[in-house]
Amino acid sequence: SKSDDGFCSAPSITESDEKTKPIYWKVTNPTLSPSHLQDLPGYTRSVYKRDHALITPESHVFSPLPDWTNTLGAYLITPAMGSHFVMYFAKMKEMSSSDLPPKDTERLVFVVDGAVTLTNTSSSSTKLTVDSYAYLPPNFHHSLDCVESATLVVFERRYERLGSHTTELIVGSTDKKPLLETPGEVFELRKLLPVSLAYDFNIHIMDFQPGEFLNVKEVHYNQHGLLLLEGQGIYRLGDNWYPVQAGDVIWMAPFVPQWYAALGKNRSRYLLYKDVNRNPL
Ligand SMILES: NC(=O)N[C@@H](O)C(=O)O
Ligand SMILES: [Mn+2]
Repeated sequence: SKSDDGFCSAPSITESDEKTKPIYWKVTNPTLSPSHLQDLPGYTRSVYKRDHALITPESHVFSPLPDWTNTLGAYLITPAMGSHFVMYFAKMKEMSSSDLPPKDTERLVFVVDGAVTLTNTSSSSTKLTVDSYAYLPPNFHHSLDCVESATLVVFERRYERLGSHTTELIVGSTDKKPLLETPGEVFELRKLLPVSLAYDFNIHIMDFQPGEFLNVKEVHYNQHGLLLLEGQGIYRLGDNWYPVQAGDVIWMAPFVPQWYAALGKNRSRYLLYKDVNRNPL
């Protein structure tokens, strides 16, 4: 569309549109590249390097998730990249259901769109709607069932035992988690899992207002799988600076220099996998 100043620009979602959409709507309805780039042969914002990757929605490749029913999966991060976890989108269609992860493997599911019902052997079933999540310990029998449709982001990892500690079923929603202290930083932080030693990873939910950015240009032994849930900004990874927006996924290998600045009219919120509580040796 032509704006009155003559610049060619993609029709943007207006402020009011933004407000009427459900939370995280843009993850499953991303603003793809401006129309004049969308059909440009071979154009993508995706990048894969030794210590980081940016996977943008136009690059997703879905295929039936083996052993799940009526579900398409797009693997975003796997050990083939050097990670010790997998991160994938599970697009559940009507009357779909999950399968168990491999033996000794823990699972975290976060509902980005729609709703699923979590059933496990002992307790009654729990409905998970958008912004809700569940942590399933290794070898914990459960089923995720969907009547209409749902999009989940799923993390799975072979559980790394520590002494006699054990993890337990966790069900919650982001909006009910308290904000944690972030000394020296301005972003708002929630953690979806307990910080106790039994848990070998956590999921951070981080909120930045436009113009806010990470104070520390981090380099650390932990690895990350990131999903930008809302907003847009610039992610620095190593020597590269990437414009990013809701729907983008980032793999960060250990020690990759990392930094984020939020831009635009709306807050940025991202979901971040981070391994914790285990000796890197
Ligand atoms: N990249 C990034 O946000 N990292 C931090 O949140 C962290 O806790 O490692
Ligand atoms: Mn980090």
